[in-house]
Amino acid sequence: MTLAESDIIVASGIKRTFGKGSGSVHVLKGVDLAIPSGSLVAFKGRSGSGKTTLINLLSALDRPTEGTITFEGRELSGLSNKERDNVRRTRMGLIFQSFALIPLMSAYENVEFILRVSGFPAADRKLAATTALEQVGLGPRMNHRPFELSGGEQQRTAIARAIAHKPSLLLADEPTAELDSKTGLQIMKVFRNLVESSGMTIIMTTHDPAIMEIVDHVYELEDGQIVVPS
Ligand SMILES: Nc1ncnc2c1ncn2[C@@H]1O[C@H](COP(=O)(O)OP(=O)(O)OP(=O)(O)O)[C@@H](O)[C@H]1O
Repeated sequence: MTLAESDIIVASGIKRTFGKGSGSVHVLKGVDLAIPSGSLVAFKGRSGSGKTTLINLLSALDRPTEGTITFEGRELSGLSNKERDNVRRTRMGLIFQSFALIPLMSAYENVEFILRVSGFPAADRKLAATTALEQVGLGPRMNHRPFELSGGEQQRTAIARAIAHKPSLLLADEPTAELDSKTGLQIMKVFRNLVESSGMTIIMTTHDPAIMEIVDHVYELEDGQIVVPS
């Protein structure tokens, strides 16, 4: 895959095999993709097609069996574990299907806590947490605890937590799967606003056809490869 300056992340010839010998599973069999900076894209594919595996590779949580991933001009496989952690912590944000909020903390405290444990400068934490919560429309609800928030508000708290350090790339694995379709669309609006207002790039996985109409590109995974970029 050729590298264009406008691409934030480029995957070339990605293979990922789990296990060894006759019991091995070839999940990704040569994935090539280049994601333009400032776009909102989705991976789709049947259950088990490798969407989560690919997200884990792009977020440097996992390493490919073969192939390279270049993020902001740096090849991830050439980095030490510490450097990869640092790239992920400072330049990327991650969101998962389950919101995984700390129940005893308010929305604000959930966001501030993550900034604290990731070493974000103390003097800037309050502003960063508040700004992120306002960006996702939770300004008026930031002092509520998760049990006082709706599912959509909890997911928006998880988004605020993932963007408070201003990452350039947000990766979201099935961020709307636990939500009803109306709430799922609200989350997509939040994503769209983030892309438009801050130039962030968002990569997500989904099964929902309605959501695929909102994104800039859909990449379909089938038989370990990307079939139709549209
Ligand atoms: N660590 C692992 N060890 C062995 N097999 C694995 C491992 N991780 C994933 N797999 C296998 O890889 C395949 C793809 O899994 P993956 O979770 O990436 O699919 P998915 O497209 O995200 O599925 P879903 O839509 O159900 O979340 C599955 O068959 C899974 O069992």
